[in-house]
Amino acid sequence: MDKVKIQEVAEEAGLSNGELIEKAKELGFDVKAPNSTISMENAGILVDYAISGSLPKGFRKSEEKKKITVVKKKETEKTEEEVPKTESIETVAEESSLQKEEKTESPEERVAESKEEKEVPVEKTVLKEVKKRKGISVISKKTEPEAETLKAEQKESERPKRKTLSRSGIKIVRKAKPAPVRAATKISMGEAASVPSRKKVKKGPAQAKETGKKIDIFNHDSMSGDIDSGFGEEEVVLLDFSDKNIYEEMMRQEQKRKEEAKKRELAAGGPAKGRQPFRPQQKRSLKRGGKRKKYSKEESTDVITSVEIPENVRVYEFAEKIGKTAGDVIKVLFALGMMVTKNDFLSKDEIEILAEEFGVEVTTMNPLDELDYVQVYDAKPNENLEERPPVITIMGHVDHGKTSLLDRIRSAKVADKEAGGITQHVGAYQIEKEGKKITFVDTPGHEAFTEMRSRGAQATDIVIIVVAADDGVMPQTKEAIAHTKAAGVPMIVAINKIDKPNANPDNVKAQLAEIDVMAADWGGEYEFVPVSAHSGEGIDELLETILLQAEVMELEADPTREAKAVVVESSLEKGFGPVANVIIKNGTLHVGDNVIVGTTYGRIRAIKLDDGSNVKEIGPSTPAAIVGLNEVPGAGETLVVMENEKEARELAEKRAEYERAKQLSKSTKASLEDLSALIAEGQLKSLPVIIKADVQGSLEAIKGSLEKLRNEEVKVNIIHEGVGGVTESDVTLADASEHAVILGFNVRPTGSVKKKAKELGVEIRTYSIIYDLLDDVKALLGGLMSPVIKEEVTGQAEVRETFVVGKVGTIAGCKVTDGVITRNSKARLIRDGVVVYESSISSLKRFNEDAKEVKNGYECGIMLENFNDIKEGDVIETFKDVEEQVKL
Ligand SMILES: Nc1nc2c(ncn2[C@@H]2O[C@H](COP(=O)(O)OP(=O)(O)OP(=O)(O)O)[C@@H](O)[C@H]2O)c(=O)[nH]1
Repeated sequence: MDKVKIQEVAEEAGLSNGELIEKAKELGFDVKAPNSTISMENAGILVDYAISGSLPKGFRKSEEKKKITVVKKKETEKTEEEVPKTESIETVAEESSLQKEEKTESPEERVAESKEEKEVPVEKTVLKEVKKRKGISVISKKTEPEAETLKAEQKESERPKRKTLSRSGIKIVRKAKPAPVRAATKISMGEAASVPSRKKVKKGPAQAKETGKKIDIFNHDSMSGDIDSGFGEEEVVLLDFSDKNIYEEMMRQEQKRKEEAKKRELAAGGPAKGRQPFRPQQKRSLKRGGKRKKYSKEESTDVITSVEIPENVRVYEFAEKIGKTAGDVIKVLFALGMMVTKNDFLSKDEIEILAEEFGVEVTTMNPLDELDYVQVYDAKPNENLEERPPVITIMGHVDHGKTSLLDRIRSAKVADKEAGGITQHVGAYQIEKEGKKITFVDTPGHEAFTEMRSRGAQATDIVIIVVAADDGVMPQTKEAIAHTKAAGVPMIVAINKIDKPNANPDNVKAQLAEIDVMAADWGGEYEFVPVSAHSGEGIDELLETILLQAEVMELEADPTREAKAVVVESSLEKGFGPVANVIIKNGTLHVGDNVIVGTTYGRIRAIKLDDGSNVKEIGPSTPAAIVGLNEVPGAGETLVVMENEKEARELAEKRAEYERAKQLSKSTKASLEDLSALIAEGQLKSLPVIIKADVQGSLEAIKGSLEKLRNEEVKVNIIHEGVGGVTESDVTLADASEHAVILGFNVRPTGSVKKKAKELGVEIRTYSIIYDLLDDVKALLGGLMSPVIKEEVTGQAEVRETFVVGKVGTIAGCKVTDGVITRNSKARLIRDGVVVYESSISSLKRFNEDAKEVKNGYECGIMLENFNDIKEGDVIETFKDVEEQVKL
């Protein structure tokens, strides 16, 4: 029998022992002290009563209770008349519970008994059904059809004693196979209780041992179990839903009951704070004999199967998210050859591996999202959209005429001014055609400027691919097309230099068709315009095509908004500080605006147009150089105007901090592969260089090209790089590292820097043409490589006759046929074209006189060191080893 101590109930219900004992006494329960026990059912009733003052319908306190041993049919019917049907069920049920209590039977005991006696105690099942109100719909679904059959069976059997509580929504039915020994046909609880064959529950050791077992004070679980077993046995209690919707009715009653309880509580001065009415539905459990209740069944054993993590997550953060320790994660990565510490950031690949390893579905999100000012800007609506000029990027292979074309378009001589005739950084210009503005961005064609071209394509509305009609499709043409397609930008092909006699526009078309760029007049989707930057032919058509394309694209922007711009180039200019070449994407930028650009910020001090003029503001698609940033921003970054300086600075600083942390983490991480590579690099000779360039784009280009200059023996080691002139600290740094060279591109060292470099013996090399810089570095690297020993033939002599001289040996009488034969030089004997012996010339004589050397056409006597087997017709060849410096 499951019993529970008063003190446990008090603890569970949040009441004092005394309070509860008093209430228990009021109900007539036999309790005296906190350790007195009561049945589980009574505990439920007691707590309800103690907290809300409510008693189950039909519950009679103390003396009344004892009378209810048998519920007669009459009484049942009477109750049904008085109260709604569901309540009558409750009454029956709860009365039965009291009755059972008297018999000190626990549900479990009864189950045991029922199994033993092959009898289902009807009253118990009814109780369970009532108590399990919430589960009714489920049960009914399962049992309804069978109930129908069983009902029919019941009719057939017409057992007079069986009562069908159809009005209460409960039917007691019996299967066709009756068990004569059973008193299971008793339909009321009273009858069931009075069944003589029913054994009293034996309080055996099995029950006693149950102390400490987790039990449900209201026995929900055991009830459902009983229903199942009962169903498989002789008798079942089924809810009859055919008469009416009992479930709804029950819910209504339950609701009503709650409301009443609430009213009572309010009348009694409101519910105790934090106290919840002790309801059977609350599914609480007490641990018998234990101090505290444990919701052990509800203990979460959930395994994390999917997580959302930031794109840049540290090892320990990832571990936390997936419910593992950092050690677990490190172990897995280590096993895969990746050495990380718990503070390291995980790469995308690593996250992927870990997700698979731990069987977790990982969704990544960018932590920079919250610092993403561009997203915030874009989220705000543009309310006054207006047409804006198209931004055009001209791209193509080196020397195909991009600058000349642009020059022709804007009728200025830009190409002439460029060092070496090569465009070295992005320039952006605006022109006007038939009252419409067009913004052009010129990108360099040299292979080193890949980054810049890709940026150009991204900042652009339309790309013009220039292909020289006399040269055709070249590597950078293909690369530019790839960038354009990747950026999803419309493309127009300008076939340039059609004025040239060897121009072959059709060849260009054919070559482009091969790489899926089909001309519109050939049935493709791309406009091809033949032009000549020299003669100006086709330029108008090109501009018209651009405007037409722009019109189709319906390019718009809101000039009334705060500005958003893209940085196409940036540099550090003397007297100005950091300068960014931008193109306004949306809104209007004013002098005085506070801006953020990636990790830099500032207040716009000046806006310079492409013609050098200063303006106060610029609108959409306008290119300009802006001054006022705190640092040189990265090319390709987006500029956005912020509310005030503080906001801009804080955001930029946060972003910078994040980047720094990321960078730092990366530098501490090395995979095993990296480590072995690093060890191998110890064998590698490197040329330490410091690169200083005028603009970011050139710096990137030089860096990229220098990194490629390596073989298995030598490489360039860029120890420092930066935009701006060579400084004294650059010189100091170069001095600190052995053999370091400073490479300046479009920058010149000033007096003091020059002096310091001279003092310290640091070499500063400056260039204005990227090819020259690369050639020089190649040569320097060549100097680091081990020289190759090459053999140089110095002379050949033909053996005409031989003389054998006693102890001296064989002397070969020769005629020098090529070069010079020198004494002591290395020599080999060649017979019939095959080298017979290799040694050196031990004696060289001319007319019996020792000679130092004998020139071509002269005769001489030669003796070979340690070799006498010389024959007429042999050839003696002399040679020397020459060290040759290898070039990269
Ligand atoms: N005959 C002829 N020559 C041209 C034409 N366009 C350009 N050129 C010549 O081709 C050479 C290269 O022209 P650029 O305009 O500097 O070429 P680019 O593509 O801008 O070259 P990078 O700036 O190095 O990327 C120059 O000598 C030009 O004079 C043209 O239409 N006809």
